[in-house]
Amino acid sequence: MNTLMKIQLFRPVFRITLRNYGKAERFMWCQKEYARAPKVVCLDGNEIPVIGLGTFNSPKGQVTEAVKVAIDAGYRHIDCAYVYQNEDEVGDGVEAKIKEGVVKREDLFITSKLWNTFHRPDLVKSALENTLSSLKLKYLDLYLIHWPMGYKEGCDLFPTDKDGKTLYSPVDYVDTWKAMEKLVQEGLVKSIGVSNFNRRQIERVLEVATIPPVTNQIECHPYLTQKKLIDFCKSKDITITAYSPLGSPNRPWAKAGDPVILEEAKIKEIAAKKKKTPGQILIRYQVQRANIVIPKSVTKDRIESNFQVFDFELTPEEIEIIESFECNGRLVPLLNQYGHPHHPFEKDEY
Ligand SMILES: NC(=O)C1=CN([C@@H]2O[C@H](COP(=O)(O)OP(=O)(O)OC[C@H]3O[C@@H](n4cnc5c(N)ncnc54)[C@H](OP(=O)(O)O)[C@@H]3O)[C@@H](O)[C@H]2O)C=CC1
Ligand SMILES: O=C1CO[C@H](CO)[C@@H](O)[C@@H]1O
Repeated sequence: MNTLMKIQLFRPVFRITLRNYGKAERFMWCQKEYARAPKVVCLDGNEIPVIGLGTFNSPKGQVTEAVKVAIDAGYRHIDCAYVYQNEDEVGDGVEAKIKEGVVKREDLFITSKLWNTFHRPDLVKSALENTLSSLKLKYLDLYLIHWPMGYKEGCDLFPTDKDGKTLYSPVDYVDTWKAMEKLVQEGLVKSIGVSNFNRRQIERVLEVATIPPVTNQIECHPYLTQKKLIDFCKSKDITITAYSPLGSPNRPWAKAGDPVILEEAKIKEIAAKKKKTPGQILIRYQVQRANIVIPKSVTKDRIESNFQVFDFELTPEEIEIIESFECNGRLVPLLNQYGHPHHPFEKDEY
């Protein structure tokens, strides 16, 4: 029997069961009057709000306020990771809004990610417990394996040898996956998923999984539209969470002269025609593909405007222009980890 993908909207409470994303897209386009903050309902029944706030590179001194602004603006989904080293401060923002009575814990969808140095099955639970303690939460809504590649266990987040080469762990991510499943069984996380996994790696996880991943969080923007991987994930009822949807313009490893999707003239033209910002165009593009999308900002007006993408739609012609930027342009390639047996991008096409 085909499993079904469902979309639910915040208000009015309204549920629809859909057989495919194509219908989901059409549904989301036409429900203008209350298309404010849709949620994707996953295979395991949990609902993921379509837009989440990214927190990578969000400075400790700014991210608490960013989280508070986001919750006030209507965000109910925050994307975190141990490796971002700011989960304490993200947790402060969440805690403040719960204390103020603006939201209840159960209204929020909080994701975090298991870092590569904790892949060994006996380390998975304590890694999660550290994250929970920083975020000041009793459970996560979603916990992801951040990368399929394990790094040498220890205190260093990026362990290297004397020549600067990353030190690997021999752990196989399918064994990590079995440890992730236990976290669901223990009630510490509601859903589990993967990030940066390629098709073959997902197939291997599905072979052993009692609980299949609900999402694959992957880099996705017009330079890297990820059509093949997305089609594959959809065929397995795995949702897509699009990271770096704005092209991560301030990523620490960006080089002078790298193309900037937010600055592309054709994107700016579409934005001007729609009376929207280029950021809103890029976020709406993901929403119309029925992808979950997690733009990062610590700037109040951007946090707010990035969420205002449910009152317009992109035409098929505009989508075609946006997709004409496809150039397999990966911005988070982890080139210095080539040679790792589980590197997702080195050998496999997708
Ligand atoms: N699973 C994984 O391996 C990865 C996951 N992620 C997740 O995805 C999130 C988003 O990706 P990220 O790489 O941060 O990049 P994004 O594509 O979200 O871009 C964020 C950057 O764009 C700026 N910005 C935000 N909104 C606008 C706007 N409307 N107009 C112009 N500039 C804007 C931000 O600046 P400012 O903050 O100053 O406003 C920031 O510098 C991450 O924060 C993280 O949570 C990201 C990378 C890898
Ligand atoms: O989420 C991410 C952001 O940056 C990290 C590096 O510091 C990446 O490894 C990771 O994918």
